[in-house]
Amino acid sequence: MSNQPPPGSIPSMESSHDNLKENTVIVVLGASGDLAKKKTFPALFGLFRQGFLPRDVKIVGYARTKMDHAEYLKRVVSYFKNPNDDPEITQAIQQFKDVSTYVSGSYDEGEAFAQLNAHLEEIESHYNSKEANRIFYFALPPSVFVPVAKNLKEQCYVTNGGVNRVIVEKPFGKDLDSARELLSSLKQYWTEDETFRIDHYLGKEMVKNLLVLRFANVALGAAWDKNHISNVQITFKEPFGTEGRGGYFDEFGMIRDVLQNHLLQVLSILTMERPVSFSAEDVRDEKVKVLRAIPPIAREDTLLGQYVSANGKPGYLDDDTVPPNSVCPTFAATTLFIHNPRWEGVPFILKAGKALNEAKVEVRIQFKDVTQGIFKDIARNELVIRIQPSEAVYLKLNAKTPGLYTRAMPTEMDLTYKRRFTETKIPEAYEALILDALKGDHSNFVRHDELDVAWKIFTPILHWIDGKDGARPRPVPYPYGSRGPKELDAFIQKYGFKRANDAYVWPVTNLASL
Ligand SMILES: NC(=O)C1=CN([C@@H]2O[C@H](COP(=O)(O)OP(=O)(O)OC[C@H]3O[C@@H](n4cnc5c(N)ncnc54)[C@H](OP(=O)(O)O)[C@@H]3O)[C@@H](O)[C@H]2O)C=CC1
Ligand SMILES: O=C1O[C@H](COP(=O)(O)O)[C@@H](O)[C@H](O)[C@H]1O
Repeated sequence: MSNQPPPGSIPSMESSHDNLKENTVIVVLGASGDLAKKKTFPALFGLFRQGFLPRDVKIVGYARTKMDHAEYLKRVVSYFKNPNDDPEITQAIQQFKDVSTYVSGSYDEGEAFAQLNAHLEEIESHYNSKEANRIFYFALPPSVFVPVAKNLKEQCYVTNGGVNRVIVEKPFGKDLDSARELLSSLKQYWTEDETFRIDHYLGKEMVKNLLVLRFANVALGAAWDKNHISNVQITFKEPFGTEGRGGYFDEFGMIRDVLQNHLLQVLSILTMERPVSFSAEDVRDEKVKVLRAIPPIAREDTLLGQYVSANGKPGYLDDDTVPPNSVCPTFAATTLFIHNPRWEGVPFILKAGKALNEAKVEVRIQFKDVTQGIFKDIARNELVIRIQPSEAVYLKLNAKTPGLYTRAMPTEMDLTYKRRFTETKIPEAYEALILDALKGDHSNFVRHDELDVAWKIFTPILHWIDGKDGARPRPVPYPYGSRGPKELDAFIQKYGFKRANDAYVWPVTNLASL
């Protein structure tokens, strides 16, 4: 068998730094919470079942709630999927339970963390080697990030040649100043190299695909600039409202929840220059560089909305956990511009909303019109990268209508993942990211300076929305289950988006009916 890497492999992305293969404990802090139950444990189980976790891994939960072992295990497995009672999955669940333990303790007392450390040392006393590696996953509210980071460093940090890493989840602050403060507090205890800041969109298959689509295809690369592209939309749509989570959401709003992090990350990968290599620092250097070329968003480039009751569904203000008369936006569209030679003048519209008509996250790159003269009213090319659901990349292009006509009609070249890659399971974002953290690969984690520039872009409009500069802007109402505020289409058209006429039919065109 050849030792050569397979064709198409991306060397620096696949190389391992401190790839943890054994003697590793994963500690989930906040193990009684929602994130742990819904995302962290299922992702750990997915990796465990597929053999991607280190040999003899142990998984330790830590939280304030007092629970006995059976209660804890019930909670851990509550979101594992085994709809057909597959015996192989049932066995794997049992094995996962066998490597799981729980320690209860507070987040602010050193003594509680000393007990956690004693538990970890007991586990590690069974290792053959002295080396012990510890991964600490923060499935925690930001209010306890700093005390937990401090206590872990002081009580649970291994100094025996093993590796210590912390995986931290957003929110990383609420604006530039608070983010800087949080980051510098955490930095007192954990170095940048030890810190893995999750933006789970970076673990999504189609977001990871952007680098390959852009830099492994000369044809796409050649059209990737202001000379060919008219406008870009990055869209996040959820078909449900806050539904009881409004208390948390109201503090943040749609921009902090999705635009400032997930959609901006997608934008930075979509627009950065080609990195020197795919190493984490080369990629992140380019992301930061392009973000630095984006000025703060202007108020007039912003459209804010809030959903109201419709079709029997409650409005945002009907959620009991939301303060009455809240003006928190549940929909936001903002247009950004990049001042560099590649992108000058191209509008990038980031839009996201809750309680909309569908579930969809996509990038829609709309190309410029064909030079006038030979076609009348012809549709623009669009490259659509659908991140979820049903991952797909399709290029909408004009083709000659088959038959004895000389007429162009809109059609598409379609790469739908379900059809093209039939036996492949697309990994969950959290699986991909936890695996990267075990490998020590920072490429898909957010570096401190990325956060800083991201907050610089959004902080002025966030302060305006928060009422720091005077009266708070009122979001326009939109009905639950609609496409968003009625003002949206005019907003997008203002930046050059042209919706194709109704001639586009998908998935099959019956010419006889045209
Ligand atoms: N591989 C696949 O699965 C493929 C699927 N298709 C399907 O074909 C259909 C058409 O595709 P496509 O043209 O890309 O997507 P759509 O027609 O759904 O959307 C195109 C754009 O028009 C906007 N839009 C949608 N409805 C309206 C409206 N009533 N008035 C004004 N603007 C509107 C959308 O905005 P917004 O999103 O904000 O509503 C979006 O920016 C879709 O259902 C798509 O899923 C096509 C090709 C391949
Ligand atoms: O970070 C968040 O993301 C989710 C959407 O994640 P997805 O993987 O389901 O697309 C969103 O619902 C939540 O409000 C936000 O905080």
